[in-house]
Amino acid sequence: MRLTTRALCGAARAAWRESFPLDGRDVARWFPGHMAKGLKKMQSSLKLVDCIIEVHDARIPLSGRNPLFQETLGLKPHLLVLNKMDLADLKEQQKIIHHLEGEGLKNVIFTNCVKDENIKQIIPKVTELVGSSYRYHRGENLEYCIMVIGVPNVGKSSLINSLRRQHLRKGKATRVGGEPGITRAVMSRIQVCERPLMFLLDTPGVLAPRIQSVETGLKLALCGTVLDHLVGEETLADYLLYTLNRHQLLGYVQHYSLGEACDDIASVLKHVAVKLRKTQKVKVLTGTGDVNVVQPNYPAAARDFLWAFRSGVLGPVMLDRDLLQGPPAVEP
Ligand SMILES: Nc1nc2c(ncn2[C@@H]2O[C@H](COP(=O)(O)OP(=O)(O)OP(=O)(O)O)[C@@H](O)[C@H]2O)c(=O)[nH]1
Repeated sequence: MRLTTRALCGAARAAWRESFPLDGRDVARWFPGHMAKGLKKMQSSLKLVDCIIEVHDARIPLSGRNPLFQETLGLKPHLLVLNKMDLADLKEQQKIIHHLEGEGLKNVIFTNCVKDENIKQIIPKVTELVGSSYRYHRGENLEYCIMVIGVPNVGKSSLINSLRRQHLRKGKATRVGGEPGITRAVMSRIQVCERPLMFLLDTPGVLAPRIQSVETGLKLALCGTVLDHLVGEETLADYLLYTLNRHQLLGYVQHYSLGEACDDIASVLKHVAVKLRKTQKVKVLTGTGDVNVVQPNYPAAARDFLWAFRSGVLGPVMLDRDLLQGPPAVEP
């Protein structure tokens, strides 16, 4: 029997949390300062670059971008690619575009690099942007050199591979991975198109040195831009549960056969662990000595919950939904 959303919300709704408490100092720990080095390297390669493609996660179109990109690389033509559109709830796409325009971001393309969706729009857009700008170092040289930037794990390398598949019928040129930090250094040029002759520079993901708020930090972590253990799998799973309930995205109830929605992460993870047979033996000290007790493996259950969310099994999500309700930001 399929349960309706109304039935699933049921009694649990009254108990749903209004906020997610976390100390701002915790967030500062998740984002290491070494990333400034990557940004410096990018700046030094900038002379060779005609245009910048900034890749960001379509589930957080209005938050989590690195403001240093704008400050340090901002003089070049800029295209914002909002990737992982297959995982994002884009019912309010026009509103998103309107908000981004308010911030001065007029060139935006939504993509899915796994299925190569909308990838063919990118090169014509780049040539249009470069054509209307002054290529002072290129003269009559007809090749294009584009730098791909973004916070970690948003799909920069996947975009390059996808462009190569679409325009050159060639496979992977750059490593892709499910964890942040796969691309380590500003790399050599990778050809992505023959006509026009276009090369892309892949770069390591660079987070902002100071994240705007705890909530932005948690959204970035949920999207996989920070290694999970830095936040703590169970904390992150709890924020996921809090978000899904607030957005009434209750696919997890059916996915884990929970019966009804619940806002208590310990109960949810216990259920997940038992369902998936993820248990562990723990030694407990009793009056008669140590006894082995079988307990739910909470970290393993949390990892499964996060995996289900990130792979799209729990349905598409718009993590910036609250920000879309306010007025668009005004261009600085
Ligand atoms: N669902 C989905 N997954 C994607 C998409 N694009 C990339 N991915 C996945 O996201 C993960 C990260 O992709 P990468 O291309 O390595 O990301 P990156 O930005 O180069 O990562 P860093 O090198 O760590 O900065 C991989 O598991 C990809 O398969 C997409 O459009 N949709």
